[in-house]
Amino acid sequence: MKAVHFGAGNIGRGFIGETLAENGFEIKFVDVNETIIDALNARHGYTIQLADESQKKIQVAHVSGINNGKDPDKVVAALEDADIVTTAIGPKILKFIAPLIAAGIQSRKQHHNEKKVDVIACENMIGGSQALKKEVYAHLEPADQEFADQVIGFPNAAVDRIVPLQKHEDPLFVSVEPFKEWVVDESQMAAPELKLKKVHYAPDLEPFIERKLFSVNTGHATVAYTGKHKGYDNIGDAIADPDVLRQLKRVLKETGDLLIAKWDFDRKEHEAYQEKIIGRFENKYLSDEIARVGRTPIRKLGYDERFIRPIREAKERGLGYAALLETVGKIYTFNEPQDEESQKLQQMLKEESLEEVIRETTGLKDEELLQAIAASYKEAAATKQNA
Ligand SMILES: NC(=O)c1ccc[n+]([C@@H]2O[C@H](COP(=O)([O-])OP(=O)(O)OC[C@H]3O[C@@H](n4cnc5c(N)ncnc54)[C@H](O)[C@@H]3O)[C@@H](O)[C@H]2O)c1
Ligand SMILES: O=P(O)(O)OC[C@@H](O)[C@@H](O)[C@H](O)[C@H](O)CO
Repeated sequence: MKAVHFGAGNIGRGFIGETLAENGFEIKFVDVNETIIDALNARHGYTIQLADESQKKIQVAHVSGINNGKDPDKVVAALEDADIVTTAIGPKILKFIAPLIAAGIQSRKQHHNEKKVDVIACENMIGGSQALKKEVYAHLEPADQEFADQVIGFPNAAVDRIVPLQKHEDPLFVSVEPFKEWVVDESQMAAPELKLKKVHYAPDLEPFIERKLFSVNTGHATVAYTGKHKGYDNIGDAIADPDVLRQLKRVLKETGDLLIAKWDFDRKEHEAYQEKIIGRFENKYLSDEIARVGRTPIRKLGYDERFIRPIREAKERGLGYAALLETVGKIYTFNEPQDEESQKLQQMLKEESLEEVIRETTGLKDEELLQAIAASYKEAAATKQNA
């Protein structure tokens, strides 16, 4: 069985690669990072280590790499007979790999390969695979789209495992938290007979992705932005600060109330899920930088992203969202020299009116919310430490 996986980065190697290998796949990783691709081709294997007291090592074998910047034809050839295609490359990069996936579909058609295959985007976003499908279809003629409709699935997915930035001598080595959860929308699959062990298949992904994004990711980002605002650089240090922990709990209470109201989750079970998340952020064996967790703040401010969507939906339902608003104000103060979006956001704040920046970044039209975010930003800017 053959897998093509786009993005040999932290979660790609640290979770998707592990799961595909455990399921007996030979994996071709596609990436533009030459060091990683060369190492994959030299060694055909790598090591994952669990960040807990066990320090257990897991070996991933039967892997190789293709540099899509240099060898796009090899990617198309690999897609031609792949049994599964996955991505973990970042939501903003999906449109750049879409032409290659489209070429792979055309090639399958030309070679009369009518075997059904699923393309699963494992990104932190709602509707990731369907968004990728839209980008791919933009590169296909109607006849190729018809072929794709018959044999290619784009099931949405939710992927959860904290994999920090890696700093090891071995460029392939990856340290990961023990917790992992991969959920795929079964109803959108072209090849539902190909089920991976250790992956959960759900008839409807919506509750799973919202629970994950608005608990793990809203919470994580809250620790990052509140922590940075107080002068921390690391998630572990930030969450050890009682003010940051308090803010995290307030935010999780708000998203929890919304999720319970919307999806009828059992409150006790949801609270246990939240407690587990807090424990995961506190994991002493992981060193996770705030720069990573807070990366691309403009994306995180998006209309359907981890803050604005729960705020909108809580407001619609008459539920509380004050803590979420407080964190949103702090996002606009996030100034990370290495993060292009953070620099762009700071530049926008210098060149445009505050109201324009908030409208542009959040996509909101609700005047009350726009004003509340402006007030929250002003408060955050006035109280920021180590600015
Ligand atoms: N790290 C985590 O804890 C985690 C957990 C769940 C989901 N995710 C999601 O997975 C995705 C990847 O995150 P990550 O942390 O692994 O990031 P990462 O930066 O470690 O990995 C992304 C990889 O994509 C590669 N890449 C970038 N542009 C490319 C292009 N045009 N063509 C080919 N390769 C390209 C990069 O070289 C890098 O190796 C994101 O959507 C993220 O939200 C991450
Ligand atoms: O990947 P992002 O930038 O959407 O979010 C940063 C982190 O919150 C995220 O990568 C988590 O570590 C991950 O989603 C845990 O499953």
